[in-house]
Amino acid sequence: TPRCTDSCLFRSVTVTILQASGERSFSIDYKRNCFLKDGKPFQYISGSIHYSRIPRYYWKDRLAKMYMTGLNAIQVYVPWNFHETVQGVQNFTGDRDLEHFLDLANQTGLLVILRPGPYICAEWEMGGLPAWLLQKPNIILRSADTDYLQAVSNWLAVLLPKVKPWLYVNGGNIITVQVENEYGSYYSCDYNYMRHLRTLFRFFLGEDVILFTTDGNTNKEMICGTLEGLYATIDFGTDTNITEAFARQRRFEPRGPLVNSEFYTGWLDHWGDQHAVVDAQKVSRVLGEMLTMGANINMYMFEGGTNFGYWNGADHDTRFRSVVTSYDYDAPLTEAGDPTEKLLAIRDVIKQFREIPSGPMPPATPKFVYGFVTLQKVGDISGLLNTLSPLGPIKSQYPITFEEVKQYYGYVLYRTTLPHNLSEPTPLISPLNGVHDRAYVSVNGVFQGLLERDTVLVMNVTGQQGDTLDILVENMGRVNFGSKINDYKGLLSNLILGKDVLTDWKIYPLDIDGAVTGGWPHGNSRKSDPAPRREPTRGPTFYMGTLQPNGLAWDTFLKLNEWTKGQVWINGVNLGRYWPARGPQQTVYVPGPLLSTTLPNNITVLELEGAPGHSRVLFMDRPHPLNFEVLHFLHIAALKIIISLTEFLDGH
Ligand SMILES: CCCCNC(=S)N1C[C@H](O)[C@@H](O)[C@@H](O)[C@H]1CO
Repeated sequence: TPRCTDSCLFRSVTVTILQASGERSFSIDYKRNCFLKDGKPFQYISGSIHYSRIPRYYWKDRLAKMYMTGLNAIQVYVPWNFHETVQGVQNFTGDRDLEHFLDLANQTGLLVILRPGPYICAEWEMGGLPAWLLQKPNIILRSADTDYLQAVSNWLAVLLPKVKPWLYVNGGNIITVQVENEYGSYYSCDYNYMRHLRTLFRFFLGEDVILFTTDGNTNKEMICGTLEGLYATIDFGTDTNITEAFARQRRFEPRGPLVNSEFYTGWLDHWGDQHAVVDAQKVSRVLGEMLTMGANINMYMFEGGTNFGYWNGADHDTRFRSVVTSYDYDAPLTEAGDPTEKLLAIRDVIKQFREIPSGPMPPATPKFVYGFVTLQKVGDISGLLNTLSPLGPIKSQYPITFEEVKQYYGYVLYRTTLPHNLSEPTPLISPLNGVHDRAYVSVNGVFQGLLERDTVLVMNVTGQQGDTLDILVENMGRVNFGSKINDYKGLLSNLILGKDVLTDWKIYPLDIDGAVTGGWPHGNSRKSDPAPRREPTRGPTFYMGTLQPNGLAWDTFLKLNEWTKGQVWINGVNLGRYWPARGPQQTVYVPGPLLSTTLPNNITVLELEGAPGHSRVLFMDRPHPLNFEVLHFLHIAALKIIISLTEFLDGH
């Protein structure tokens, strides 16, 4: 039984009695084409929520809002790489405490549809697979590749025994478990792989849980993704003929419940896209039609959350496209967990099919305009290598990858010297498109431009023979869907400068997160530039600042107006990437509980391309791009009112 407290001990006794009396069960009725919960017909109305995209202190808030919408279940991915970031070290604490999340869902009255992968897609870095799998150069991911299967077996041997006590039949709230994820959309179509997974899931979870698959709405996907003994479900969005889609599921499951495992309430954004939106009325109408057919529905996403740190994934169809930091997904609950009109429309539909919990919908969490903070320049990366790469460089005649230097996320600096005098601008080329994913090029610390995977394969460089050539390479997130998920990062092939192949590299893994969580650059010893010059900077540069406490720790949104692209940390927490120059996302969500109400809040920014001379950032109370100057005016006006009120009150 799950972690036992007194009430839990009582429950486990009760469960044992119920089990003995055969009352606690979750199964499929192939005659009445439905699920049975404790022997009674059951239709789940579920929503996807990813604990890995929400800070732990907000889990209960989001779950409560989903329950008050009338959902009776949630659908949850388990990202393997979130828990086993380092091979052989499994972490289930803090924001990774899966069992606490399951317990909160249970306490809230929500059943769980668990999707432990091992691959999950989800616009998550490498689809949830750990990057250390790429240590084997030709590993065939998501196949019967022996090294891949060994790693999968080791991982599931840790995860699934944790999950088993939480199965509904064992007193928990997990009603069904998905094997793999849309396997039919992958090229390998390896039935031995799926059979191996089926054996592992059955071995660790027993015979009493429903194992299922989910695949896209095409014959090819359903053929390669389904397997005997795993209940076949389908996924599709609002622009689908639902009769045809469920007829396709019926070809693979002639009897049993209709299930749409991912009914898309919105869609994902890549950097450079228009923000994706899906009409709320269309979502609620199609939801009603499917529920009327008696289908079981999971809405993907119900609460999207955030790709904190480096956890965003990417897609590679015609070209590499990195997913943005916000996983708002235009979902019924916003990235910050605020109920939307779409949620209310969905609740009105659900009301027609089941009783909605009485009581008010929990409100949006409070948001605060903390206003402007002026940052100070700390310095550019080339001058900070002792701090950021304390073990020094790896030397190599030709460039080697992130994976070969055993740094999987973030940034690596590649350094060499110019082989000749470049009196004329000279092309620096990546002939094999080997920059994965963006490279920021400086000579003697002076930024000269960038290269970008698939889109910018040449740029011009000038300098003198022997000058230092620094190339900072950024991992923008590994591909999470399709055949390119074995997505190595760094300089994957040689760079050509003019006619010369560049050689004799010093390669610096940059442990920025280790330095920042250790207090850098805010430590007492650290002084920012003595005379903070208000001039724009170009190239990879660190900034620091302090948001003074004001007794509040409310949500806020960080707007870096006129900044270009980079990474931001607050109080040592990596909030993710910003790229207002490309959009569509214009602000970075800052969960309130990250902030201190009494101590100065340390802000650290790595700007990769160009920072404005004012080096100011703004903490707003909403994510949408508002006119910066209007806000500046409002901010100053508000401060003046507060000052004059204070003076007035002091005077009396
Ligand atoms: C742009 C290609 C998107 C491929 N992913 C698809 S179809 N999806 C299905 C996948 O199972 C889910 O994890 C999500 O990744 C979802 C999109 O949000």
